[in-house]
Amino acid sequence: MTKVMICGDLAWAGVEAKEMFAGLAEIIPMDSPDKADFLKNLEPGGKYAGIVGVYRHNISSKKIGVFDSEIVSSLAETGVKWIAHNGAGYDQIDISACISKGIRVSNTPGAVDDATATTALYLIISTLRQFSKAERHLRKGAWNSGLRSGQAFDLTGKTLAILGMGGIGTRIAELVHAFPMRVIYHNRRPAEGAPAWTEYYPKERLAEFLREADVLAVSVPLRQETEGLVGEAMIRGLRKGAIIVNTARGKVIDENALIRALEDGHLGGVGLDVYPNEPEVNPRLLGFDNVTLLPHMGTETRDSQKKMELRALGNLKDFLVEGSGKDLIAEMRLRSRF
Ligand SMILES: O=C(O)C(=O)CO
Repeated sequence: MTKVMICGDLAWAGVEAKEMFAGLAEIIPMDSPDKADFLKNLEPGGKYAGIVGVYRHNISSKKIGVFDSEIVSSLAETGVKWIAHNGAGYDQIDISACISKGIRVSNTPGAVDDATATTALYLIISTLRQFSKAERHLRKGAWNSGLRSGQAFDLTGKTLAILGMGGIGTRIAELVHAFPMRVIYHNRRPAEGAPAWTEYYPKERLAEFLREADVLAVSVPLRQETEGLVGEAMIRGLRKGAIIVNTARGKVIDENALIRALEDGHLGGVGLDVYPNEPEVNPRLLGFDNVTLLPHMGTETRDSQKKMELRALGNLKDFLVEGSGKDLIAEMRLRSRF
């Protein structure tokens, strides 16, 4: 029988997974304690030999590491043709290696939008209103001493600049419309799904886009060309006192430039859910009062995790039944050989 692997958590859709693949494929759980054991078991005679598809969750990297070129080569060797990644961001998979080995990759767009956008909204509210700082005061018994209303701001009427208007950016725009905030966005191209009340700023108007922002929400995927995209120039292009929130990936921001701008007061605050070397958090960030920090909670809700699991499993099943999952990643949609 055809074999597929569950590599990482399947916390909420285990029952559905059994039903979805009943009579279609045998599900092999990845239970290797480390990368060496994983690679060994992909070899002929090993317990993973002959799998054709993989459901992957980032949590598997704690045991076997990211899907680097070595792992991708071994997967290809045993016959894997599809990796159904659970998550919007697939920076833990070597996509060039997958392309050269003929393995297609899908992600879970849409399923992550609401929870991640809600996280961005929380970071915007907490940072503008100083709620995280206020809670830290209360917890140390200082009530509201040292908290001055002159350092807190309403969202209503402020300009939110969204860098990257994909599904998550669009959902952020919808959520902040309730206040309402003015929403502007920058993408390579105007986004098809952008709400009517948002304004598109092309590359030629990037300086204006930054200057007008009270809040910059970072929502671009991590790729070679977006690593360090929010660097010194972009940060200094924001007006003094602006805030940045990031729910995308830590490496999209130049962390040293960000910290310098907090130190010299150019930035009024920062809200972060993601960091360059998770789970490490730069200790210098912990020293700022005007910074709200979360430990990558973007999609950590039962509802969204289940949606994501089902979406990833759906891609794997569609690959088996129809030859292709629906959420093939952008890099592969554009390539004719896929
Ligand atoms: O979907 C993703 O890429 C995530 O980071 C999940 O939190």
